[in-house]
Amino acid sequence: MNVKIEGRRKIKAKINIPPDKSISHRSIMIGSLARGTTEVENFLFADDCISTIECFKKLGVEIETKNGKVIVKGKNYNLSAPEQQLYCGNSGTTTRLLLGILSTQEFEAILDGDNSLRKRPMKRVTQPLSQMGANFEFLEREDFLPIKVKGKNLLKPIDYILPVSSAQVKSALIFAALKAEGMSIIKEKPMSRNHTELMLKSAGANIKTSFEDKFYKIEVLPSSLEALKIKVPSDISSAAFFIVLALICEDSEVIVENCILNHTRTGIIDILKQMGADISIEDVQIQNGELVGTIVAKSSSLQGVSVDKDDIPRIIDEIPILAVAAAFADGKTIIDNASELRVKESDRIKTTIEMLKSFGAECYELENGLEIIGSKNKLKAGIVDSYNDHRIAMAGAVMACAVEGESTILNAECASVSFPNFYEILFEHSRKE
Ligand SMILES: O=C(O)C1=C[C@@H](OP(=O)(O)O)[C@@H](O)[C@H](O)C1
Ligand SMILES: C=C(OP(=O)(O)O)C(=O)O
Repeated sequence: MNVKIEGRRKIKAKINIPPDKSISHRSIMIGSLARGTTEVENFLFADDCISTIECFKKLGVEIETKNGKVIVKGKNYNLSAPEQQLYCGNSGTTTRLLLGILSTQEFEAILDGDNSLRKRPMKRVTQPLSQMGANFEFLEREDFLPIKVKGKNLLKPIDYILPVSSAQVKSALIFAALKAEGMSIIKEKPMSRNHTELMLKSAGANIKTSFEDKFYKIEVLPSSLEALKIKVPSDISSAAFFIVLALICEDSEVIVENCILNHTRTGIIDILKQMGADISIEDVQIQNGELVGTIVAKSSSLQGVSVDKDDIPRIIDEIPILAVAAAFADGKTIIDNASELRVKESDRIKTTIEMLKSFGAECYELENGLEIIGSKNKLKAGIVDSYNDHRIAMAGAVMACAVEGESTILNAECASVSFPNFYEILFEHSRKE
């Protein structure tokens, strides 16, 4: 599906942003591994999280939707051997966290995914999980899906420093460590999103987190998990598209309520504010151990920024939309130390640069990042190839709304990976002058 967007739009609206993808995945996983019945309110029914549900159903977990809530009948870490392969679609989170969980199960399972997921590295999880005693076989190419996994009921504990900050690697190891013979210690720097740790603590897991010599340290003891009642807040990674839309369009304002404000996720707000964005945060409260609140963003004149390397994990999924904001700013923006972008749904350094260039922006590919020279007055309508990457499609659509003329987003339907009604909301709330 290609989407055509007439530019020079304005937006003034309260937007109902979909539920958080990371928390939705984890609610199904932790619910499946707990004792008792977990209830998830406001679950994200987007392609990636549906892949997680389908995989856990194949592992013998009863999951159904009742009165809008997802009900998960926990198996207390006793999953069943799947009769078919576990298809993870486009979702790195589903794959890597599942590899950790399946490391604790004695049966064999095969994981596979779509063409994009088959290009994403998996040794980052299989290598430390092998150290704990799980077995993996790459069925086609070393490091990539499809992978056969056979776990062990009792794994060896691990003492491990993550070579790259990654919530997916960290979470896979924590899920395995909950079934190890003793205490595991996992360290990372800088800290990545900590939803797994927070949700597992609420489920009664024996997990201690602290900071030691600038490292974030997690100590995990073998534990069983209790069922939870979870309400999923709105996803700041999805909200970011509408926040930037309000900032770069004239006479615009967007309000997002009940949005996740966990510090490991709010880098986009902090960096946009450093750029001069008019953003305020209201009604902050704690919900299921997570900070949530309201974000208000208004049209702003932005300045270029040099992003601190420690902030990269806090904005990892928002870099394509941050780059759009940078193209509308005055001056230069540098986003470096972001080599992880090369192994996302697309090579997001290349695809973000190509997206910006299709609108006439001045920008350069760095070895591990992007340099963008603000060029608001030169920008014009363009044709954007999404490369089937949801975040590139949506970032391109936002940019198209702000420039003069009619732009086209090719293969725009991939937005459904994280934000199924993105275009409906965009066209309902943004208006041509
Ligand atoms: O754990 C998670 O829910 C996620 C972790 C991040 O990946 P990495 O762990 O590879 O950085 C992020 O890019 C992804 O969208 C979601
Ligand atoms: C990288 C992403 O997700 P995942 O790794 O789960 O595919 C994303 O949503 O931008």
